[in-house]
Amino acid sequence: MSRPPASLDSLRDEIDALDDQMLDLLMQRCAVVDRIAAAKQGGPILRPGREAMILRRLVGRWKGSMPKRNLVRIWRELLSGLVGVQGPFSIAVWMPERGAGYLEVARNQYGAYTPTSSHQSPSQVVREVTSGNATVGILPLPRWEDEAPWWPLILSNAPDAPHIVARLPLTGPGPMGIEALAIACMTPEQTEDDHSVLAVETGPDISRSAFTDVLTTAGLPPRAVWDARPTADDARIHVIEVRGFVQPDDTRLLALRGASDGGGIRNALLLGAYATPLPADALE
Ligand SMILES: O=C(O)C(=O)C[C@]1(C(=O)O)C=C[C@@H](O)C=C1
Repeated sequence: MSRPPASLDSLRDEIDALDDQMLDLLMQRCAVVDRIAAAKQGGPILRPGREAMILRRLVGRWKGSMPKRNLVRIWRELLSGLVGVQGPFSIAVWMPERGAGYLEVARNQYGAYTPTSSHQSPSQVVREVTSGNATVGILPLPRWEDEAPWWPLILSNAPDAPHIVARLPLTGPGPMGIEALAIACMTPEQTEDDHSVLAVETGPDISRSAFTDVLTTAGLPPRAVWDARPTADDARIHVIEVRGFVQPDDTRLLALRGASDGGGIRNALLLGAYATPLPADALE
């Protein structure tokens, strides 16, 4: 075999020096996270909103020849590793059958080495999170055709109840088209571009247009209605997605609860919020 030209050797020396510098910077970054962990004083180790903002900023800044998706993968592994050093961190993933794709989505977001358990039913995933066995649960987006929807299990006003905190993949639907929601026992965090998910209880017979009108008047026009189910006491709960960030005690939610529209709306709860995944053109 012929020896590589000298210029290649010198380029590789350059790479080695850069790798050393990058490693030194990574070690500095880890040390800052150690200080953040100490400053948190028991606050949540996982900050999904902060992570999304970091990634949006870096993707916007990136000019290298490596695709932006690879950059996101590198940082996802870094951020997940740095959640793990702050405290117990594990993931419960919905896996209806092998190869369903949710495990890959979970690992791409939360790292290859984060302890992960898989569960056949979505309700098991919710239970793992509610009981504290898992920090994050990975679940399918609610669909009208679901036989046993998981979202009724997270209907709660308690700040430390499970909430939707992320929509995955952050880089938009992957090759299998899989999208998932992440839940965790924490209040969702606002970023500069979010969507929120609400559970709105109505009487049994509200029309689609009356429902949309009342939500729009309250300042929460629905972007999508993901699901709606009758409840035991002659009501109906609708799961809607809205643009923007809704606080648990948001005045628009309070307005909705107090809406006098002829008995339409009975209650409205925040199921969670997520940073809007990066649009395809942001990743080009
Ligand atoms: O900012 C924090 O709260 C951190 O813990 C630091 C950090 C990071 O490495 O930048 C790590 C984990 C969090 O999910 C978000 C960000």
